[in-house]
Formats: sequence, structure tokens, C-alpha cells
Amino acid sequence: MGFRFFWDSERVCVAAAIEITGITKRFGDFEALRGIDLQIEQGEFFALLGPNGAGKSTLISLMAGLQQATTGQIRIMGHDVHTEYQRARHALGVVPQELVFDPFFNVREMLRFQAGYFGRGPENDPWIDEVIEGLGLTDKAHTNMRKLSGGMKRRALIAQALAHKPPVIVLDEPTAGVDVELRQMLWAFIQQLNQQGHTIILTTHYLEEAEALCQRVAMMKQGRIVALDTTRALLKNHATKQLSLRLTGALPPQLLSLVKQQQGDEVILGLSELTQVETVLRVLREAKVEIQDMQLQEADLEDVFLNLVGNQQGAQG
Ligand SMILES: Nc1ncnc2c1ncn2[C@@H]1O[C@H](COP(=O)(O)OP(=O)(O)OP(=O)(O)O)[C@@H](O)[C@H]1O
Repeated sequence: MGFRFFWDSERVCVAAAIEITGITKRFGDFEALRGIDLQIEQGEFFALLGPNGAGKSTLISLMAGLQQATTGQIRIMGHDVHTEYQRARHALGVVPQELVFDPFFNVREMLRFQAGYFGRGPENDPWIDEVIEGLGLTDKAHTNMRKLSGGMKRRALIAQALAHKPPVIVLDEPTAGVDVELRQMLWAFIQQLNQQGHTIILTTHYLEEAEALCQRVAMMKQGRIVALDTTRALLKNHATKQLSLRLTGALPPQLLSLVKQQQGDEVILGLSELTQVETVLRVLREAKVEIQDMQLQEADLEDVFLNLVGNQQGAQG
């Protein structure tokens, strides 16, 4: 599937799916990207997260060669997006946020045309059939693009990005405003492509999607990457579990530093490790404070996101 290998005297190196080095991007005086270094390996399912304005779409448009970086370099499957634009672009399929389409073709014609644009001929037709079926477009294959409903158009545009069978697929908020059925169908199909070896890069505002699907996550804030790790490690290191307690007496002073929220007789403690539950119980027992009710809530990627990106969502400058 177009994987690219480099040979040197001692070993075979597989090119990274995406290699981003020292990228900055200025729009006039405003620096939208402030030094991004990121490597995504072939076969990864990767999430790029961040609040509005963090720079995700700008980074994606630089990957696709639609805009030029102010400084730095991006390689797709080993190909520089500028000096080897065509090869880099052929290796990439980008599902954009906005719905832009050509109204003159039906779905199948549009997909064939798109694949042809990337140098693919009739040998690519079985793949186009697979994409049409995988995205639930079989009944609409001969329908003109302008006659499709909004949801079906969204499916067709996802299919369009995949038509040339790119090894690296970037999905920029593909599920924004789509119904549950399409969301589930899309993820089942994209997971299948990932299992076949395609690299998937996803930006989404639905953090539970990133948590369920992605092995690794980069969180961006104001043009920088503020966290880059496996989903599991981010959850372990940055997410606090919440212990809600209803007590008969006042919370002992030793536990005050853990308080996240207090409402009436309910107090919520933030715990970084499960073992802290034992400590809390011991301190309460020693202080002879009884527990009326207790609930432990697991942390999720949303907590990590809020911890790292904080309340400055959308802040600029
Ligand atoms: N062509 C442009 N001219 C000037 N500023 C721009 C331009 N494109 C993007 N920006 C600015 O760069 C910053 C990053 O925008 P970008 O669209 O990359 O963010 P994003 O993380 O994709 O946000 P969202 O989640 O809302 O899509 C924003 O402050 C935006 O206003």
C-alpha cells in the first residue's frame, strides 16, 4: 500500500507517516503555529486535539501543501510537501471540515474522477466499490451530488478523500453535526482501514471519540503542542479521579488540599491515584467522621484536556 522504506548500510528504516519539524506559521503579525515538532508512525490512529483556534486546521492545510509554512518542514511518507509535492499529496487523503463539492457528477463518477486526478485508473474501481459500501453510499452511487441530503454529502466527501487509496488519512472533525448512524458507520470503516495499515489522523471536539479510537494524542493550545503521549499515559498522568463523599461531620484538614468542589454536605475530592482512596478512608476513620455516601468516578480524556488546555479555550495571542 505504498509504504516507503529507506535503506542504509545497517538497517531498513520505515519512513514516518508524518514528520513535522520546527513548523511555524505566521499570518501577518499573528503566529498561528509556534514551533511544532511531531512524528506520527505508519499504522497509528492518532488524535490531534485542541480548542477552537489552537492551530489544528492550519497544521492540516500545511500537511496537504495548501499553505506554505513560515519555517520548518513536513514530510508525508518520507516526501517533502514542497519539494516533492505530488508524491506527498498522493500519500495523503484529507477529509475537510466544510462541504465543498462538484454538482455535475454522480457519486461514483465523482470518486472515479478524484482517483483519476491522483493517477489511478480502472484498477482502482474495486477500492471505490469498497469505499462506497463502507460508507453506506451503495444506494446513492448513481445519484447526482447536488441531490444528496446533507448527511449523504458528508459521506460522499469522506469517500472523495479516500478515493485514491491514500496510506495516510486525515479527518478534520468528520463527525461535527452528523447523526449517530453515520458516526458509527464511519468509525467502523475507518477502524477497518487502520487495521489494514492506513495511518489515521483525527481532529475532533468529541473527546470520547478520541479516547475510544486513538492510541496516541497530541493536545494543541495557541499554536503549540502542550501534551503528546499515548491515550493511556495521558489518562494515567493527567486525569484526576473524582471521589464524591457525603459525610456526617466536617472534612478533616489533612484532606482540604484534595477538595475540587463542595456543595452542601457533598464534597468532591480529586485523586491522581486510586491508592489515595485508602488514605482518605483512613483519615476519615481516625477523625471519626462517618461516610453516608461515596462514589468514585473514573477520569476521562475530557478531564485531561481541561487540565492541560484549561479555561483559556479559544484564547489568542
Ligand atoms: N488565513 C488566515 N489569516 C489569518 N489568521 C488565520 C488564518 N487562518 C487561520 N488563522 C488564525 O490562526 C489560528 C488557528 O486557526 P485554525 O483554524 O488552525 O484553528 P483550529 O485549531 O483548527 O480551530 P477550530 O477547532 O475552530 O477549527 C486562529 O486564531 C485563526 O484565526
